[in-house]
Amino acid sequence: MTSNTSPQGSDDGGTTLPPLVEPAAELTKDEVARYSRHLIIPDVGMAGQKRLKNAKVLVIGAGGLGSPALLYLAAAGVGTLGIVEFDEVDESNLHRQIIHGQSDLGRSKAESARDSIAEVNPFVKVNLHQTNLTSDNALDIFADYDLILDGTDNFATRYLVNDAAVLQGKPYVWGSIFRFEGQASVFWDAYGPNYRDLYPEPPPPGMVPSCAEGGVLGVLCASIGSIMVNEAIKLITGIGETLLGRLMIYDALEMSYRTVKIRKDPNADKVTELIDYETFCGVVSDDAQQAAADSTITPLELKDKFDSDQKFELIDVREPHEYDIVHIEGAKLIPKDRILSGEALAELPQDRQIVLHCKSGGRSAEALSALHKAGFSDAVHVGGGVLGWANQVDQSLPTY
Ligand SMILES: Nc1ncnc2c1ncn2[C@@H]1O[C@H](COP(=O)(O)OP(=O)(O)OP(=O)(O)O)[C@@H](O)[C@H]1O
Repeated sequence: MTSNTSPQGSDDGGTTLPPLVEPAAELTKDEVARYSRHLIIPDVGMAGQKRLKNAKVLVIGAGGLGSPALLYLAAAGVGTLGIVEFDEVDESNLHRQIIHGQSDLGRSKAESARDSIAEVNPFVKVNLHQTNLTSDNALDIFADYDLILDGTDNFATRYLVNDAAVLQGKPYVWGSIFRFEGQASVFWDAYGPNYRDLYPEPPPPGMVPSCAEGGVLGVLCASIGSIMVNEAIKLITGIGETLLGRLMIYDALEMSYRTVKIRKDPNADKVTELIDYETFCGVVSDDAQQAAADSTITPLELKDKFDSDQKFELIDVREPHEYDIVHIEGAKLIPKDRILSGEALAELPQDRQIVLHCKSGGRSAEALSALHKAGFSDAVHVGGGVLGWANQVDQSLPTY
Protein backbone atom coordinates (compact mmCIF):
# COMPACT_ATOMS: atom_id res chain seq x y z
CA MET A 1 0.00 0.00 0.00
CA THR A 2 1.33 3.45 -0.72
CA SER A 3 1.57 6.36 1.65
CA ASN A 4 -0.78 9.06 2.85
CA THR A 5 0.73 12.18 1.23
CA SER A 6 3.81 13.35 -0.65
CA PRO A 7 6.20 14.46 2.06
CA GLN A 8 8.41 17.47 1.40
CA GLY A 9 11.85 18.24 2.72
CA SER A 10 15.54 17.96 2.17
CA ASP A 11 17.95 15.39 3.44
CA ASP A 12 20.73 16.30 5.78
CA GLY A 13 22.06 12.98 6.89
CA GLY A 14 21.14 10.03 9.06
CA THR A 15 21.21 9.34 12.76
CA THR A 16 23.81 7.30 14.61
CA LEU A 17 22.37 5.56 17.65
CA PRO A 18 23.76 3.50 20.54
CA PRO A 19 23.47 -0.30 20.13
CA LEU A 20 20.00 -1.49 21.06
CA VAL A 21 21.03 -4.91 22.39
CA GLU A 22 23.80 -6.16 24.69
CA PRO A 23 26.03 -8.91 23.23
CA ALA A 24 25.28 -12.58 24.00
CA ALA A 25 27.92 -14.28 26.16
CA GLU A 26 29.39 -16.32 23.30
CA LEU A 27 29.03 -17.74 19.81
CA THR A 28 29.36 -21.50 19.41
CA LYS A 29 31.87 -23.04 16.98
CA ASP A 30 29.03 -23.69 14.49
CA GLU A 31 27.81 -20.13 14.80
CA VAL A 32 31.31 -18.76 14.15
CA ALA A 33 31.47 -20.88 10.98
CA ARG A 34 27.99 -19.81 9.85
CA TYR A 35 28.48 -16.08 10.41
CA SER A 36 32.15 -15.91 9.36
CA ARG A 37 31.51 -13.45 6.50
CA HIS A 38 29.84 -11.10 8.98
CA LEU A 39 32.54 -11.59 11.60
CA ILE A 40 35.30 -10.45 9.30
CA ILE A 41 33.57 -7.11 8.65
CA PRO A 42 35.28 -4.92 11.27
CA ASP A 43 32.11 -2.90 12.00
CA VAL A 44 30.15 -6.06 12.81
CA GLY A 45 32.81 -8.37 14.31
CA MET A 46 32.21 -10.68 17.27
CA ALA A 47 30.51 -7.96 19.32
CA GLY A 48 28.01 -7.13 16.57
CA GLN A 49 27.19 -10.77 15.82
CA LYS A 50 26.70 -11.47 19.55
CA ARG A 51 24.30 -8.53 19.71
CA LEU A 52 22.34 -10.02 16.78
CA LYS A 53 22.24 -13.36 18.61
CA ASN A 54 20.81 -11.69 21.71
CA ALA A 55 18.26 -9.63 19.74
CA LYS A 56 14.52 -10.27 19.83
CA VAL A 57 12.74 -8.87 16.76
CA LEU A 58 8.98 -8.94 16.25
CA VAL A 59 7.78 -8.95 12.63
CA ILE A 60 4.14 -8.00 12.03
CA GLY A 61 2.83 -9.77 8.92
CA ALA A 62 4.46 -12.64 7.02
CA GLY A 63 3.37 -11.20 3.66
CA GLY A 64 5.11 -9.17 0.95
CA LEU A 65 7.56 -7.28 3.19
CA GLY A 66 7.55 -9.74 6.09
CA SER A 67 8.68 -12.64 3.86
CA PRO A 68 12.09 -11.26 2.79
CA ALA A 69 12.50 -9.51 6.13
CA LEU A 70 12.05 -12.73 8.13
CA LEU A 71 14.36 -14.71 5.85
CA TYR A 72 17.17 -12.14 6.04
CA LEU A 73 16.76 -11.50 9.76
CA ALA A 74 17.03 -15.26 10.30
CA ALA A 75 20.00 -15.64 7.95
CA ALA A 76 21.76 -12.73 9.68
CA GLY A 77 21.57 -14.58 13.00
CA VAL A 78 18.93 -12.62 14.92
CA GLY A 79 18.45 -14.99 17.85
CA THR A 80 14.71 -14.65 18.44
CA LEU A 81 12.05 -13.82 15.87
CA GLY A 82 8.37 -13.28 16.66
CA ILE A 83 5.79 -13.48 13.88
CA VAL A 84 2.33 -11.92 14.20
CA GLU A 85 0.10 -13.19 11.41
CA PHE A 86 -3.47 -14.50 11.25
CA ASP A 87 -3.81 -15.27 7.54
CA GLU A 88 -3.36 -18.31 5.32
CA VAL A 89 -1.25 -18.64 2.17
CA ASP A 90 -3.18 -17.81 -1.00
CA GLU A 91 -2.08 -18.42 -4.58
CA SER A 92 -1.98 -14.65 -5.27
CA ASN A 93 0.62 -14.28 -2.49
CA LEU A 94 3.25 -16.48 -4.15
CA HIS A 95 4.63 -13.98 -6.68
CA ARG A 96 6.12 -11.96 -3.83
CA GLN A 97 5.77 -13.74 -0.46
CA ILE A 98 8.83 -15.87 -1.02
CA ILE A 99 8.92 -17.38 2.46
CA HIS A 100 5.91 -19.50 1.33
CA GLY A 101 5.81 -22.05 -1.49
CA GLN A 102 3.38 -24.06 -3.57
CA SER A 103 3.00 -26.78 -0.94
CA ASP A 104 2.07 -24.12 1.65
CA LEU A 105 -1.15 -23.06 -0.12
CA GLY A 106 -3.95 -22.94 2.44
CA ARG A 107 -1.53 -23.31 5.38
CA SER A 108 -1.13 -20.80 8.18
CA LYS A 109 1.36 -18.17 7.00
CA ALA A 110 2.93 -18.07 10.47
CA GLU A 111 3.61 -21.83 10.46
CA SER A 112 4.82 -21.81 6.87
CA ALA A 113 7.22 -18.93 7.70
CA ARG A 114 8.49 -20.77 10.78
CA ASP A 115 9.29 -23.85 8.69
CA SER A 116 11.17 -21.82 6.06
CA ILE A 117 13.18 -20.05 8.78
CA ALA A 118 14.18 -23.42 10.25
CA GLU A 119 15.62 -24.32 6.82
CA VAL A 120 17.51 -21.05 6.53
CA ASN A 121 18.89 -20.99 10.06
CA PRO A 122 18.05 -23.62 12.68
CA PHE A 123 19.76 -21.55 15.40
CA VAL A 124 16.91 -19.03 15.40
CA LYS A 125 14.15 -19.34 17.99
CA VAL A 126 10.75 -18.52 16.46
CA ASN A 127 7.69 -17.45 18.48
CA LEU A 128 4.36 -17.60 16.67
CA HIS A 129 1.55 -15.16 17.49
CA GLN A 130 -1.20 -16.50 15.25
CA THR A 131 -3.59 -13.65 15.74
CA ASN A 132 -4.66 -10.30 14.38
CA LEU A 133 -2.61 -7.58 16.09
CA THR A 134 -5.15 -5.36 17.88
CA SER A 135 -5.26 -2.71 20.60
CA ASP A 136 -6.11 -5.49 23.05
CA ASN A 137 -3.03 -7.64 22.48
CA ALA A 138 -0.34 -5.34 21.02
CA LEU A 139 1.28 -4.21 24.29
CA ASP A 140 1.47 -7.77 25.66
CA ILE A 141 2.99 -9.09 22.45
CA PHE A 142 5.47 -6.19 22.05
CA ALA A 143 6.69 -6.51 25.65
CA ASP A 144 8.96 -9.48 24.86
CA TYR A 145 10.83 -7.84 21.96
CA ASP A 146 13.59 -5.24 21.48
CA LEU A 147 12.58 -4.05 18.03
CA ILE A 148 9.43 -4.11 15.91
CA LEU A 149 9.40 -4.46 12.11
CA ASP A 150 6.09 -3.69 10.44
CA GLY A 151 5.41 -5.61 7.24
CA THR A 152 1.67 -4.99 7.12
CA ASP A 153 -0.41 -3.36 4.46
CA ASN A 154 -3.06 -1.27 6.19
CA PHE A 155 -3.18 2.08 7.94
CA ALA A 156 -5.05 0.88 11.04
CA THR A 157 -2.25 -1.58 11.88
CA ARG A 158 0.48 0.98 11.11
CA TYR A 159 -0.92 3.54 13.58
CA LEU A 160 -1.43 0.75 16.13
CA VAL A 161 2.16 -0.49 15.74
CA ASN A 162 3.46 3.06 16.00
CA ASP A 163 1.49 3.91 19.12
CA ALA A 164 2.33 0.64 20.90
CA ALA A 165 6.03 1.15 20.06
CA VAL A 166 5.89 4.75 21.36
CA LEU A 167 4.22 3.62 24.61
CA GLN A 168 6.92 0.99 25.15
CA GLY A 169 9.81 3.24 24.05
CA LYS A 170 10.81 0.80 21.30
CA PRO A 171 12.18 1.45 17.81
CA TYR A 172 10.05 0.52 14.87
CA VAL A 173 11.18 -0.17 11.29
CA TRP A 174 8.51 0.64 8.73
CA GLY A 175 8.14 0.04 5.00
CA SER A 176 5.45 0.38 2.38
CA ILE A 177 5.08 -0.71 -1.23
CA PHE A 178 2.74 0.04 -4.10
CA ARG A 179 3.21 -0.91 -7.75
CA PHE A 180 6.80 0.26 -8.48
CA GLU A 181 7.35 2.56 -5.50
CA GLY A 182 8.58 1.73 -2.02
CA GLN A 183 9.23 3.72 1.12
CA ALA A 184 11.06 2.91 4.34
CA SER A 185 11.96 4.63 7.59
CA VAL A 186 12.82 4.08 11.24
CA PHE A 187 10.70 5.57 14.00
CA TRP A 188 11.84 5.80 17.62
CA ASP A 189 10.07 8.37 19.72
CA ALA A 190 12.78 8.37 22.39
CA TYR A 191 15.39 9.57 19.85
CA GLY A 192 13.43 11.18 17.01
CA PRO A 193 10.18 11.27 15.08
CA ASN A 194 7.45 8.65 15.13
CA TYR A 195 5.06 7.69 12.32
CA ARG A 196 2.55 10.35 13.41
CA ASP A 197 5.17 13.08 12.84
CA LEU A 198 5.34 11.95 9.21
CA TYR A 199 1.65 11.19 8.74
CA PRO A 200 -0.42 12.91 11.46
CA GLU A 201 -3.70 11.81 9.87
CA PRO A 202 -4.66 8.68 7.95
CA PRO A 203 -5.79 9.30 4.36
CA PRO A 204 -9.56 9.53 3.77
CA PRO A 205 -11.11 6.06 3.39
CA GLY A 206 -10.93 4.77 -0.17
CA MET A 207 -8.40 7.42 -1.31
CA VAL A 208 -5.29 5.20 -1.18
CA PRO A 209 -5.66 1.88 -2.99
CA SER A 210 -4.21 -1.22 -1.36
CA CYS A 211 -1.82 -3.57 -3.19
CA ALA A 212 -4.81 -5.92 -3.61
CA GLU A 213 -6.54 -3.11 -5.55
CA GLY A 214 -3.58 -1.47 -7.25
CA GLY A 215 -1.03 -4.27 -7.56
CA VAL A 216 2.64 -4.48 -6.62
CA LEU A 217 5.77 -5.60 -8.42
CA GLY A 218 6.81 -8.74 -6.55
CA VAL A 219 10.53 -8.00 -6.48
CA LEU A 220 9.89 -4.58 -4.90
CA CYS A 221 9.11 -6.46 -1.67
CA ALA A 222 12.68 -7.82 -1.66
CA SER A 223 14.15 -4.35 -2.29
CA ILE A 224 12.24 -2.67 0.54
CA GLY A 225 12.19 -5.71 2.87
CA SER A 226 15.97 -6.01 2.72
CA ILE A 227 16.40 -2.27 3.39
CA MET A 228 14.22 -2.73 6.47
CA VAL A 229 16.44 -5.58 7.67
CA ASN A 230 19.52 -3.44 7.04
CA GLU A 231 18.01 -0.80 9.33
CA ALA A 232 17.21 -3.43 11.97
CA ILE A 233 20.79 -4.71 11.91
CA LYS A 234 22.18 -1.18 12.32
CA LEU A 235 19.82 -0.49 15.22
CA ILE A 236 20.71 -3.74 17.00
CA THR A 237 24.47 -3.35 16.58
CA GLY A 238 24.73 0.46 16.73
CA ILE A 239 26.69 0.74 13.48
CA GLY A 240 26.21 3.19 10.61
CA GLU A 241 23.53 5.83 10.21
CA THR A 242 19.91 4.77 10.43
CA LEU A 243 16.87 6.13 8.62
CA LEU A 244 15.58 7.62 11.90
CA GLY A 245 14.39 11.11 10.96
CA ARG A 246 14.53 10.33 7.24
CA LEU A 247 12.08 8.85 4.77
CA MET A 248 13.57 6.84 1.92
CA ILE A 249 11.56 6.83 -1.31
CA TYR A 250 12.53 4.30 -3.98
CA ASP A 251 11.30 4.20 -7.58
CA ALA A 252 11.96 0.86 -9.24
CA LEU A 253 10.87 2.04 -12.70
CA GLU A 254 13.26 5.02 -12.79
CA MET A 255 15.79 3.13 -10.65
CA SER A 256 16.20 6.11 -8.36
CA TYR A 257 15.87 6.83 -4.68
CA ARG A 258 15.90 9.89 -2.49
CA THR A 259 15.60 10.59 1.20
CA VAL A 260 13.72 13.45 2.80
CA LYS A 261 14.00 14.77 6.32
CA ILE A 262 11.21 13.96 8.80
CA ARG A 263 10.91 16.49 11.62
CA LYS A 264 9.46 15.81 15.04
CA ASP A 265 6.36 17.94 15.49
CA PRO A 266 6.75 19.71 18.87
CA ASN A 267 3.00 20.47 18.95
CA ALA A 268 1.80 16.93 18.15
CA ASP A 269 -0.49 15.28 20.70
CA LYS A 270 1.39 12.78 22.85
CA VAL A 271 0.43 9.12 22.46
CA THR A 272 -0.97 8.14 25.87
CA GLU A 273 -3.05 5.05 25.09
CA LEU A 274 -4.11 2.72 22.30
CA ILE A 275 -7.37 3.60 20.54
CA ASP A 276 -9.82 1.99 18.11
CA TYR A 277 -7.69 2.18 14.94
CA GLU A 278 -10.34 0.86 12.54
CA THR A 279 -12.54 3.80 13.50
CA PHE A 280 -9.60 6.25 13.50
CA CYS A 281 -8.71 5.21 9.96
CA GLY A 282 -12.37 4.99 8.92
CA VAL A 283 -11.65 1.77 7.02
CA VAL A 284 -14.85 2.44 5.08
CA SER A 285 -16.21 6.00 5.36
CA ASP A 286 -19.30 6.61 7.49
CA ASP A 287 -21.23 7.67 4.38
CA ALA A 288 -20.32 4.45 2.56
CA GLN A 289 -21.21 2.32 5.59
CA GLN A 290 -24.55 4.05 5.87
CA ALA A 291 -25.29 3.71 2.15
CA ALA A 292 -24.35 0.01 2.19
CA ALA A 293 -26.30 -0.74 5.38
CA ASP A 294 -29.71 -1.01 3.64
CA SER A 295 -28.60 -1.41 0.04
CA THR A 296 -26.33 -4.45 -0.21
CA ILE A 297 -27.24 -7.56 -2.16
CA THR A 298 -25.35 -10.87 -2.18
CA PRO A 299 -23.82 -12.42 -5.30
CA LEU A 300 -26.61 -15.02 -5.19
CA GLU A 301 -29.24 -12.25 -5.13
CA LEU A 302 -27.54 -10.73 -8.18
CA LYS A 303 -27.82 -14.10 -9.91
CA ASP A 304 -31.57 -14.16 -9.04
CA LYS A 305 -31.91 -10.76 -10.72
CA PHE A 306 -30.31 -12.11 -13.89
CA ASP A 307 -32.41 -15.30 -13.78
CA SER A 308 -35.71 -13.44 -13.22
CA ASP A 309 -35.14 -11.09 -16.15
CA GLN A 310 -35.43 -8.02 -13.90
CA LYS A 311 -34.55 -4.75 -15.59
CA PHE A 312 -31.34 -3.41 -14.01
CA GLU A 313 -27.96 -1.97 -15.01
CA LEU A 314 -24.88 -3.68 -13.59
CA ILE A 315 -21.95 -1.26 -13.26
CA ASP A 316 -18.43 -2.43 -12.49
CA VAL A 317 -16.61 0.44 -10.71
CA ARG A 318 -13.10 -1.07 -10.86
CA GLU A 319 -10.29 0.02 -13.20
CA PRO A 320 -10.08 -1.12 -16.86
CA HIS A 321 -7.09 -3.44 -16.26
CA GLU A 322 -9.01 -5.20 -13.48
CA TYR A 323 -11.99 -5.61 -15.82
CA ASP A 324 -9.61 -7.27 -18.31
CA ILE A 325 -8.58 -9.84 -15.68
CA VAL A 326 -12.12 -10.91 -14.87
CA HIS A 327 -15.61 -9.43 -15.18
CA ILE A 328 -19.22 -10.43 -14.82
CA GLU A 329 -20.91 -10.92 -18.19
CA GLY A 330 -23.10 -7.92 -18.95
CA ALA A 331 -21.41 -5.51 -16.52
CA LYS A 332 -20.60 -2.03 -17.83
CA LEU A 333 -17.28 -0.54 -16.71
CA ILE A 334 -17.41 2.90 -15.08
CA PRO A 335 -14.43 3.43 -12.72
CA LYS A 336 -15.32 4.68 -9.25
CA ASP A 337 -13.56 8.04 -9.59
CA ARG A 338 -15.77 8.98 -12.57
CA ILE A 339 -18.83 8.38 -10.39
CA LEU A 340 -17.41 10.21 -7.36
CA SER A 341 -16.50 13.25 -9.50
CA GLY A 342 -20.02 13.30 -10.95
CA GLU A 343 -18.63 13.01 -14.49
CA ALA A 344 -20.32 9.68 -15.24
CA LEU A 345 -23.74 10.42 -13.75
CA ALA A 346 -25.21 11.45 -17.10
CA GLU A 347 -24.33 8.02 -18.54
CA LEU A 348 -26.48 6.21 -15.96
CA PRO A 349 -29.98 5.11 -16.98
CA GLN A 350 -32.90 6.62 -15.04
CA ASP A 351 -35.44 3.94 -15.95
CA ARG A 352 -33.98 0.97 -14.12
CA GLN A 353 -32.22 0.03 -10.91
CA ILE A 354 -28.45 0.52 -10.78
CA VAL A 355 -26.44 -2.34 -9.27
CA LEU A 356 -22.78 -1.56 -8.53
CA HIS A 357 -19.94 -3.94 -7.87
CA CYS A 358 -16.15 -3.81 -7.49
CA LYS A 359 -13.54 -6.39 -6.44
CA SER A 360 -14.82 -7.10 -2.94
CA GLY A 361 -17.28 -4.36 -1.97
CA GLY A 362 -15.29 -1.39 -0.59
CA ARG A 363 -15.13 0.82 -3.67
CA SER A 364 -18.68 0.02 -4.74
CA ALA A 365 -19.92 1.12 -1.28
CA GLU A 366 -18.18 4.51 -1.77
CA ALA A 367 -19.72 4.88 -5.24
CA LEU A 368 -23.12 3.80 -3.90
CA SER A 369 -23.08 6.62 -1.36
CA ALA A 370 -22.41 9.11 -4.20
CA LEU A 371 -25.28 7.65 -6.26
CA HIS A 372 -27.74 7.86 -3.36
CA LYS A 373 -26.79 11.52 -2.90
CA ALA A 374 -27.28 12.13 -6.63
CA GLY A 375 -30.87 10.84 -6.41
CA PHE A 376 -30.45 7.19 -7.48
CA SER A 377 -32.17 6.15 -4.26
CA ASP A 378 -32.88 2.52 -5.21
CA ALA A 379 -29.27 1.79 -6.26
CA VAL A 380 -27.63 -1.17 -4.51
CA HIS A 381 -24.18 -2.76 -4.48
CA VAL A 382 -22.96 -6.34 -4.39
CA GLY A 383 -21.28 -7.28 -1.10
CA GLY A 384 -18.17 -9.37 -1.85
CA GLY A 385 -17.96 -7.99 -5.41
CA VAL A 386 -16.63 -9.96 -8.35
CA LEU A 387 -14.65 -12.19 -5.99
CA GLY A 388 -17.89 -13.18 -4.25
CA TRP A 389 -19.46 -13.82 -7.66
CA ALA A 390 -16.50 -16.02 -8.69
CA ASN A 391 -16.62 -17.96 -5.42
CA GLN A 392 -20.37 -18.37 -5.04
CA VAL A 393 -21.88 -18.23 -8.51
CA ASP A 394 -19.42 -18.86 -11.34
CA GLN A 395 -16.45 -20.90 -10.14
CA SER A 396 -15.02 -21.05 -13.65
CA LEU A 397 -13.91 -17.41 -13.31
CA PRO A 398 -10.38 -16.59 -12.07
CA THR A 399 -9.83 -14.59 -8.89
CA TYR A 400 -7.07 -12.08 -8.26
N1 LIG B 1 -3.27 -6.44 12.20
C1 LIG B 1 -2.59 -7.44 11.64
N2 LIG B 1 -2.16 -8.47 12.40
C2 LIG B 1 -1.46 -9.50 11.88
N3 LIG B 1 -1.14 -9.59 10.57
C3 LIG B 1 -1.56 -8.59 9.77
C4 LIG B 1 -2.29 -7.47 10.25
N4 LIG B 1 -2.57 -6.66 9.21
C5 LIG B 1 -2.03 -7.23 8.11
N5 LIG B 1 -1.42 -8.39 8.44
C6 LIG B 1 -0.73 -9.32 7.53
O1 LIG B 1 0.30 -8.58 6.87
C7 LIG B 1 0.54 -9.19 5.60
C8 LIG B 1 0.69 -8.09 4.57
O2 LIG B 1 1.07 -8.70 3.37
P1 LIG B 1 0.75 -8.11 1.94
O3 LIG B 1 0.86 -6.63 1.99
O4 LIG B 1 1.64 -8.79 0.96
O5 LIG B 1 -0.79 -8.43 1.68
P2 LIG B 1 -1.73 -9.76 1.71
O6 LIG B 1 -2.85 -9.43 2.64
O7 LIG B 1 -0.96 -11.00 1.96
O8 LIG B 1 -2.22 -9.85 0.22
P3 LIG B 1 -3.35 -9.11 -0.61
O9 LIG B 1 -3.46 -7.74 -0.01
O10 LIG B 1 -2.84 -9.13 -2.01
O11 LIG B 1 -4.59 -9.92 -0.42
C9 LIG B 1 -0.60 -10.14 5.30
O12 LIG B 1 -0.13 -11.47 5.38
C10 LIG B 1 -1.62 -9.84 6.41
O13 LIG B 1 -2.34 -10.99 6.82
